[in-house]
Amino acid sequence: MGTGAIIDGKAFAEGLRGRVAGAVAELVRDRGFKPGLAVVLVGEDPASQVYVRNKAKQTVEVGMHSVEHRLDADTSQETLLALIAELNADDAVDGILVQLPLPAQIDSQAVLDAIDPAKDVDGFHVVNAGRLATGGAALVPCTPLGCLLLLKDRLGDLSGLHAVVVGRSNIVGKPMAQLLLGANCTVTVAHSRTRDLAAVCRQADILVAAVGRPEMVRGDWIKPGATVIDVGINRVPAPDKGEGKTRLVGDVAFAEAAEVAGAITPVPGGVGPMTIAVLLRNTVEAACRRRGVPVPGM
Ligand SMILES: Nc1nc2c(c(=O)[nH]1)N[C@@H](CN(C=O)c1ccc(C(=O)N[C@@H](CCC(=O)O)C(=O)O)cc1)CN2
Repeated sequence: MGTGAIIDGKAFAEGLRGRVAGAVAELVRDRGFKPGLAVVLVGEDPASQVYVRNKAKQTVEVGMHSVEHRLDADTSQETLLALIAELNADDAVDGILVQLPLPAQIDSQAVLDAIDPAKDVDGFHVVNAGRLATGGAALVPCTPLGCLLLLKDRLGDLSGLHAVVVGRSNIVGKPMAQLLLGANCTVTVAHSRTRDLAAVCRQADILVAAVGRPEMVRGDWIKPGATVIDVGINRVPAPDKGEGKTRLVGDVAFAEAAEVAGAITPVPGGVGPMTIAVLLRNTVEAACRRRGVPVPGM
């Protein structure tokens, strides 16, 4: 088997942001409103600071209204809930995103469930999770929806394909499985306690790795020709680059896997950039649905 095709998430995300910008311009021109996104960061986690900065920057670049709230690491749950209540009541805000992870003193699910489900552009509210599971009109978590868009772009119709999702988090694994089921795949959800995980993965036509363990999925876990989507973003030491240097790797051992797979997402430049592009798309969708306006094609 030769080297698999590289799925360029960065390029796809750029195209999606262009289509979102077009949709925003159309809404401003024809409907007289500008979608707005509020992003809330609690604490100083360096990676979260970069993601929040990029979210605000890209929100403005596609022509939307951007609101940023940065709170101290020792912020109480009560203070955060009061801010969420304000944003729920603010008509200029169509989407609310609280950057995860949150500091230990805060109950994350309580905060996510305080967001108005109509403004829950992360799709983490239990109402949106329930709608996704039952085929309703949900706002869908950005990373798994980004993976689905990449898969459909690559494979077209996914009907009847066996998809194995490694990971069962509420944020990626479970919604990913629901989306693949909705696309008529046969879905297996595997995880760190699955017996003979390698053999389960080898059955996959589509393999989605979302376990958060650097390079756990090896080349010989992959069925020849399979499409591999690597959701992991792990920073690991890179002594070859110099003392104290690091590099990003996924949950899949990329070089080995690319030898066997039909197509594979790289890290960086695969799934990661899709997360923010889909967030912008979800914000347009939320803005239109709140006003009873048809959602422009994106
Ligand atoms: N409320 C949320 N919190 C978090 C989410 C989320 O969807 N909602 N996801 C992640 C972080 N995240 C966005 O918030 C995110 C992760 C990665 C990327 C990305 O573009 N990654 C690049 C590499 C970036 C780097 O150099 O570090 C890539 O993979 O190419 C964007 C957004 C957790 N929190």
